[in-house]
Amino acid sequence: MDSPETFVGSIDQGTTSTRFLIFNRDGEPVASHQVEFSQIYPRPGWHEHDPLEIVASVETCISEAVQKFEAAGHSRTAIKCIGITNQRETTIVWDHETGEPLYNGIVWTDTRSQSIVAELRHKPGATQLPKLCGLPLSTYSSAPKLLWMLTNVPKVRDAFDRGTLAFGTVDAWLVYRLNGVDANVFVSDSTNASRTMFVNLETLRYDETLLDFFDVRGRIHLPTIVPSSHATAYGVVGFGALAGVPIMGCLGDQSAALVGQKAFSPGMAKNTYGTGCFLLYNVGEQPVFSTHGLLATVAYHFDKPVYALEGSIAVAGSGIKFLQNNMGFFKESKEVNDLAYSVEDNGGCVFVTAFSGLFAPYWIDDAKGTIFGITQYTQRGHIARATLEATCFQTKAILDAMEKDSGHALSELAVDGGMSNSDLAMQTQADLINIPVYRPKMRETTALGAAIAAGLAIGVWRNFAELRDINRAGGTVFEPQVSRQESTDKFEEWERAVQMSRGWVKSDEGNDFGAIKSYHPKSNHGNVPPSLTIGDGDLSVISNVVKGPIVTDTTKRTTQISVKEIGVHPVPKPLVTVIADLDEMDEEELVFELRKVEILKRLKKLKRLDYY
Ligand SMILES: Nc1ncnc2c1ncn2[C@@H]1O[C@H](COP(=O)(O)OP(=O)(O)O)[C@@H](O)[C@H]1O
Ligand SMILES: O=P(O)(O)OC[C@H](O)CO
Repeated sequence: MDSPETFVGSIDQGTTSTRFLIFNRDGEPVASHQVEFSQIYPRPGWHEHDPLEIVASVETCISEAVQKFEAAGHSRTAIKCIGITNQRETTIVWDHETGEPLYNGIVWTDTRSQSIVAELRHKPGATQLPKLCGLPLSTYSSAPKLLWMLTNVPKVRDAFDRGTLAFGTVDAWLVYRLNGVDANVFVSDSTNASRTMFVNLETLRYDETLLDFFDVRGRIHLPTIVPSSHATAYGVVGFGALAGVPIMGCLGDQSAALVGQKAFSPGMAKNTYGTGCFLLYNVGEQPVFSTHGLLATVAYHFDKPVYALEGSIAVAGSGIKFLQNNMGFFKESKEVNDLAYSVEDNGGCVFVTAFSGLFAPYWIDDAKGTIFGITQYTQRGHIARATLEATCFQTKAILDAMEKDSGHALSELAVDGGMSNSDLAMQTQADLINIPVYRPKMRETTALGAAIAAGLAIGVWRNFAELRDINRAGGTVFEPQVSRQESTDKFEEWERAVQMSRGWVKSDEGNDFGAIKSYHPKSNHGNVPPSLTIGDGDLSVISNVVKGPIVTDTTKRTTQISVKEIGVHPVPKPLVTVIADLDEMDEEELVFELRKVEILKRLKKLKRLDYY
């Protein structure tokens, strides 16, 4: 397809904003639109998105970008296909019959499933999971988020029991809705599906062992897994400004950035500083399972799957947003650069930005954000610097791990994403890793990657060679400017801070059963079931004892437990025999049973109990 009037659209559905870009065959964006959407934080550690608002944001971006495109003299009929790229792991559930979402999407950063994860770690087979799906058990992946919903959201539970529960990551949700619910196009690409913990990394199929581990086999509707570039599998946009245009590409955003950077050969890597920061290293056609805290993942799946080692950092640009929105340090993210340049160094501050615990290569889930080294000398500029540095330090730790896993040292790091706009951050990065950092001129590489995936399916580009010159000119190289010794010293200070940040979250946080607020064995008002109200707590412990739906009232920040209705909890497996008739129990007995479970858990943790 050689017509100069050939364009490819790209939906980039990120954690904080949605964009739609229209690329020409030279890989240049000719029109675009971007909108931010609501970030919902109902409680500390919780992070949600409204699934319908996400779809609406995509529709707005498409409509606005197409208007700009036509205002520039092009015709919308020249847009031949669309690619989708998206935030990964974020978990959406909907009713398979009506297409209506049953809960807000639980975002990849959300840590509410911490106690579920802690218990699953003790389950037989837990240690085998990374070898099957490439991922460690953590709050980051989709599976624990789904289990939390099954345990805590009655609507989700009901749909599960009725067999109408559909589960998907953001790609599956968008494809399903953009086609129109009636079309029922229910697919997910390999790069996204491999982040759920349900997929075998080598076969790229749902794995019975994994589905059994999470007790969901045969009980939920899962999207069909398809390659990242496909002429028909993703259907056709059903309505709006681009009704009738086929969707032909789909990649998780980090895979899309790797494709957009054209890191197609083993040994090539990219680091994307968006809301979080993700370093992907192409390892070729066989997955490499890390022994140093990295993830094994699908890089992209065109004619055949290609794999990557991944270092995931939970906080990058979101740290800048935190300074902006929560601390009021500045009005726009780009101002962080000047604020950080207003001081010479970090003034002795090290900020371990463990808002969601620490991801790779540390995987510490009992840390919270901690700033070390504050004195009367500390200014906002020092904190700004320390925030930028935190992501750079973690990137250094990931590169060290990657070198150990692959036996290969990178000679240059290609970067992109919002925070890569900060010159100070990129210079700091080069100084810390002692290799040049290359930042392309056009930084919308994630969107470009999805456009490439779509364009390859229809022949806009016929092969990788045709992509060679795209976005090559005009980039910036940041050369290391400090000695190795200086960067080693700084990194050691960071590592010390990481170790000191451990253990802040108590393992039994929120599990104080002395904090029971009220217990109503019998209702004075007709047929309201007996209930127990406790403070913010470890619901998975409660669910070991209480059969039946658990209703969480987030507004009151308490948890209402109906103790009458009898249901079956799929997860977690009971640690003790489930109490047969809770109706007969008084408060004292119930508290006793809850404590018993808690004591068993602690003993298990102390390794004084190998069975239950
Ligand atoms: N000039 C800048 N300097 C530092 N950080 C920035 C700058 N511009 C944007 N950011 C940060 O980058 C993030 C957005 O990057 P983006 O790649 O769009 O992420 P996402 O795809 O996760 O939404 C925001 O968190 C923002 O704070
Ligand atoms: O929103 P980003 O760009 O930080 O990316 C989110 C990741 O896909 C989460 O795994």
